[in-house]
Amino acid sequence: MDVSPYDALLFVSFGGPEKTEDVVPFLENVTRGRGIPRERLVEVGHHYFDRGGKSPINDQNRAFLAELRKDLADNGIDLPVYWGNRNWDPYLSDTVAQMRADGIERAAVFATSAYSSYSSCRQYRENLFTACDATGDVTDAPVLDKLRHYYNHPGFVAPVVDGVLASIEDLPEGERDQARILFVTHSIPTSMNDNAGPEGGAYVAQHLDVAGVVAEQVAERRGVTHEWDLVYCSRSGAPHVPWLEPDVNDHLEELAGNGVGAVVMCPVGFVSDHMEVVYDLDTEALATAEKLGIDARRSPTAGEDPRFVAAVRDLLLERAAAERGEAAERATLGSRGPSADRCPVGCCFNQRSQLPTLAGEDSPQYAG
Ligand SMILES: CC1=C(CCC(=O)O)c2cc3nc(cc4[nH]c(cc5[nH]c(cc1n2)c(C)c5CCC(=O)O)c(CCC(=O)O)c4C)C(CCC(=O)O)=C3C
Ligand SMILES: [Fe+2]
Repeated sequence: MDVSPYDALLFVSFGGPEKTEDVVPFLENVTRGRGIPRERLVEVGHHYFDRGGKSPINDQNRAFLAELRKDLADNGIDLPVYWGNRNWDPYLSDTVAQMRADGIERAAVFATSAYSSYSSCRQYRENLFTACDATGDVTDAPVLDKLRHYYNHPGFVAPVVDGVLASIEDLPEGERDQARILFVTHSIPTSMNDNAGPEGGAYVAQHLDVAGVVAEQVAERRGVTHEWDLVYCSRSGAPHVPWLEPDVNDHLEELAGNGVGAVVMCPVGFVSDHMEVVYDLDTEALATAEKLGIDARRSPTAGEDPRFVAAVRDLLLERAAAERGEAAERATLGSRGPSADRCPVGCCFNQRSQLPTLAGEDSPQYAG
């Protein structure tokens, strides 16, 4: 398998605390300069403290990495896989320092975030720049090519569909066919969605597109059409700043008022069952549903499903071929087609943070 021009794969994630003492410094890393109200931080701190200070995300990434290394080896790809986080150990800058020491020249970058927006894409690209800058000259750091968005890759969609089907089957028989599917993702400020992607609005548009695909496949497989909505969780920020709505809990109330008795919550905005999923959905939203008398299930994320792991290999091979100037097959579902390999200038722009980025058209690593 030809993976040239790459001599490494860099796996980038959010990071999370592993023990009680980590929680406050982790939250400081995440929220530095972002104007998050103190009450919100205390509240989110509790989600972690209540679970011994440990987020599930790092163990999920370790498990994914083990499967990914196995998948690559099984398919004859001999490529070192590095792991760096934006907000916790192993920190991205330490990982890039190691890559420099190992003589890595060019790496494909896979981020555990599938959609466009400042928080879910551009901020990752800022952090790539900072990590290269903090460890020497950006232009002699490994060239970092972020793999395209994969929310619409068949290997991401397939396990999500299976998960929704399994959750529907788990409902009492008399309720299954009426079950409403709530696709859930992280809320972001509406202004952040307005600037998401090259033309704006991409965060919501991508979610709506993939939700439609999942709903359609579920309907095909069951022979029953389920109504669905896109809803949001984990709202943060100051109360006067508008964020995407409806919140999943508010929406459950509205559905209960309309006589909806069964719901499947599909966390399509997330790639693993991390804290947003186990707290905001499994703890909070399921309790809301129970209080309202709605029978609810939360369907699994793609996690370490072998089809999702294989999607990373597919994206790597696709991009390697494209960078070699060969025709590359780009698997997608839905109506939006593949996102650009290199983010256009100004993609996911954020007024409040104008740090330099890598992996876009204007990356200093692509100059000349
Ligand atoms: C779009 C999006 C994703 C999905 C894409 C992706 O995965 O990247 C995501 C993922 C995650 N968010 C996470 C944790 C946190 N996010 C916060 C704050 C914020 N998230 C935002 C957006 C997103 N976040 C935004 C606009 C803020 C406001 C502050 C700011 O403008 O940056 C805060 C601070 C407290 C609070 O404000 O709630 C925490 C602790 C964890 C780790 C979970 C774990 O530990 O298992 C993960 C995977
Ligand atoms: Fe977040």
